[in-house]
Amino acid sequence: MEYFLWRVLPLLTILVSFLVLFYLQDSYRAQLHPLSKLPKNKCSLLHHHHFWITSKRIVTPQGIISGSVEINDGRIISITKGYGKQGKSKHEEVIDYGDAVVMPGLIDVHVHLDEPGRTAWEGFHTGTRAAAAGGVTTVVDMPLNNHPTTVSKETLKLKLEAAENRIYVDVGFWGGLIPENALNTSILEGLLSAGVLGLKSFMCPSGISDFPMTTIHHIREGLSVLAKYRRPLFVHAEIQQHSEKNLELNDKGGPRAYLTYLHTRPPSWEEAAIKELVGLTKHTRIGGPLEGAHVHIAHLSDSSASLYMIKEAKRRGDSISVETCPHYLAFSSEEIPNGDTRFKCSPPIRDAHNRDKLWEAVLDGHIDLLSSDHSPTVPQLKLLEEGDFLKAWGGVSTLQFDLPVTWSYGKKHGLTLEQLSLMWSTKPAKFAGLESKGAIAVGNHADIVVWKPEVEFELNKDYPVFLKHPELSAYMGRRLSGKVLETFVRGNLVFKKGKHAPATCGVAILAK
Ligand SMILES: NC(=O)NC(NC(N)=O)C(=O)[O-]
Ligand SMILES: [Zn+2]
Ligand SMILES: [Zn+2]
Repeated sequence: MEYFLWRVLPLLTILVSFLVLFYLQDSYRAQLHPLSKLPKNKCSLLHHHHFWITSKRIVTPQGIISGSVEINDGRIISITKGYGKQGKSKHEEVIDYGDAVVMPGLIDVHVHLDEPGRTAWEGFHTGTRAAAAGGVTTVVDMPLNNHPTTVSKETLKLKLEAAENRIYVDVGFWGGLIPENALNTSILEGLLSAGVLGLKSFMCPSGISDFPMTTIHHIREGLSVLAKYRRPLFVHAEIQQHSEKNLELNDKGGPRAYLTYLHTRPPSWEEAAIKELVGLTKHTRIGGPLEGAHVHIAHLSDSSASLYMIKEAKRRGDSISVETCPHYLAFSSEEIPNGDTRFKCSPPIRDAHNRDKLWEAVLDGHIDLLSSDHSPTVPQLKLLEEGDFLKAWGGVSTLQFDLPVTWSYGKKHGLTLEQLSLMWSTKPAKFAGLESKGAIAVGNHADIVVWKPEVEFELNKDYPVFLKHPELSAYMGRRLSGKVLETFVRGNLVFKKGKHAPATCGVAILAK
């Protein structure tokens, strides 16, 4: 008995306290990341929590350096200059990437994952698998094309349930601003309090019946609520214009001619919307009635009058930003084949002159950021066989190719790696309010893409595409440069050499 009291009991007590501590620590973690209830380590192809990455080309906010990045428990804890010169103890791993580029993972703030309700179109699983394979470490999901649309805290809950344990990268959510909730601010406040990063609205029909368009009056109501939360409004800025000229042109080449479609959505649609929006954003200036609100123009296609109005508004101090998408930078209307509806989107892809002016605006910083507007559907609705541009679903499928497409077309225009990472990571993180993301910097999440800009490949049917409908992507058949080797999400190696980790460890990002 004495032996038990003095020898065994103390040991037992120590053992039990260890077990209790271990359990507590685990449940604390589970609270932090509600979507990460998963078998430990399986979401990373690497067994280390503490490791170094070394490379001759690391893109940091201070420029491209040759050096090492130290990662511990998902965060970047140090950055040292000098390739291969990290302070490592013998139990820790150093991954040597040589001259491959180490860059912050891409943040794609405009993605339609279409779940719940339209998983035949895409879904969280395939969409985020494709993102991981493309070096995209965070996506922000749109509130429409999923069913029901994300326009209340209850419908946001459905999104979160659908995403649980099924996302390979981190996912944030936009809420929808529609007439119904714009006129009932308690619904909007509920949605914002539940954690959407901001709101999205359409100034023309969205093509989805439970996502009706908003007028400038609804938008003003929305902005006054958003101002309190200091979160942005994302706007599909086109207002339908009726003109005789457009109707006439429609008939010329028939519905299989791309120009027929192009003429139905002239730049005047974008101009009209942006004109109304800048009439409101003047109130977002310091001291104005909408101070704290911010307007972000989705997928700008028109590089003339629309862009000019945005530049002027910024110059005057309005809180406004603008994005464009890879398809407006890669393609031009002249080259779109008859009947090839993979290129149909709204606003439409315009001529080569317009595209070159968009590139200028990207390079001189007048366009703030890039996003894919990945908006897939099912082949039946894309009408590839009929090739009817007027009836086909509008939307280009891009997500997995954000990086190689921007790089392949951008390098011809003089795009640098620093600009690429500014437009695809740093600026999107700031816009969406993702504080620990968007740059390789001490304290940030270790969200990293490792890639080789010089490696070329052909996007043919042998290429591993993880999107649900690879054949719908307008990039299939193209030769691209920029091969993604590996992708880290918060220090987890989620993709390597064409393979994904066996489990998912993406988390839902909710605004507080
Ligand atoms: N309902 C949609 O997804 N529409 C999208 N369609 C495009 N861009 O053609 C969009 O973002 O406007
Ligand atoms: Zn849109
Ligand atoms: Zn969209």
